[in-house]
Amino acid sequence: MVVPPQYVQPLETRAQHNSNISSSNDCDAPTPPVIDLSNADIIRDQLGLACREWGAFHIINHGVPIRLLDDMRTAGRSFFEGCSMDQKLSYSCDANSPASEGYGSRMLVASNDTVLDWRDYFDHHTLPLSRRNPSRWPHFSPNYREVVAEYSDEMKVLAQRLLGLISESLSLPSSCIEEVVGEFYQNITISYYPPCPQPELTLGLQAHSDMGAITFLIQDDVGGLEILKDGEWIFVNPQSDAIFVILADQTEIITNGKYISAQHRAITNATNSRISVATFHDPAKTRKIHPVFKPPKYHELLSLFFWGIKLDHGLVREY
Ligand SMILES: O=C(O)CCC(=O)C(=O)O
Ligand SMILES: [Fe+2]
Repeated sequence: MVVPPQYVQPLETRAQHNSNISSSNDCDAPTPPVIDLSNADIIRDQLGLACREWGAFHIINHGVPIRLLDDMRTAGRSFFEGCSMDQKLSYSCDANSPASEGYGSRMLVASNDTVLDWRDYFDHHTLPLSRRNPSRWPHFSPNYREVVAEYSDEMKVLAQRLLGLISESLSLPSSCIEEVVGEFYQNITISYYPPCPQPELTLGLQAHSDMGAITFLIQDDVGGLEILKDGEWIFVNPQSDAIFVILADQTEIITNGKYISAQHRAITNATNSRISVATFHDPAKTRKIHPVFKPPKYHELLSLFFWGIKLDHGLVREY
């Protein structure tokens, strides 16, 4: 079986696949840091280093019940694998509206000649509460809606805590970054990557950075997430109890480039389907985002510019 031509990546964006197993790094390849949040004395230093060098890292002992991480993965899998296509399509998002909620497969597809991602997804609008309408979410598995709502609330608390610690790691007041971001716009996207007959030709999700402030990602034990570090794609080993933190573009702007937003992508594999759950925390649309250090290396931007239009690695830099 061959993949349809619209999924075939040009040579320069294809992933390197080892001959036997695609999902591992060279033994001496660096791996993203793992930060133990219960280690109060040293976390700010560790976070500072991770945010400067990687823009992404695992956290453990994060306080979110492990049971909830598992429930979220199970709920996602139940929708993609337990529902008929008709049931899925009854939740279709509006293909013409860029930030629309629901089931789809063509997020961020700018034009007809864009290469497609080997991915299905379900996007949930979860915060502020005025955007949250669980009746638009799947109901085929009994506790799906409760799990997503509980997960959303836990991720918000975690985002506040992390942005506080990240602010402190720059010797800023704990509330500094959160005050610039304002009330979180939170979306939860469950991605489902079916097995792909020709993984060496495709990507599950093309390279990008996230456009909000901070993203939390959990994945199953199949793995496929890769992070760009010093020009190399590094495979992120799945850790089922951990949460993977990805700094997004607004945090790079607010920290004036001291901390970086991580470029990442998802690769495909031939044998297993894969689930990931990304929870995005974005500023409200009308928020003005600006660096908190001088001289600013970035223009002040209305975060509106980041909504609906995904600029290619969307930062406007002024060096
Ligand atoms: O599936 C993954 O590992 C990556 C998902 C992601 O980067 C996104 O949804 O923005
Ligand atoms: Fe992403």
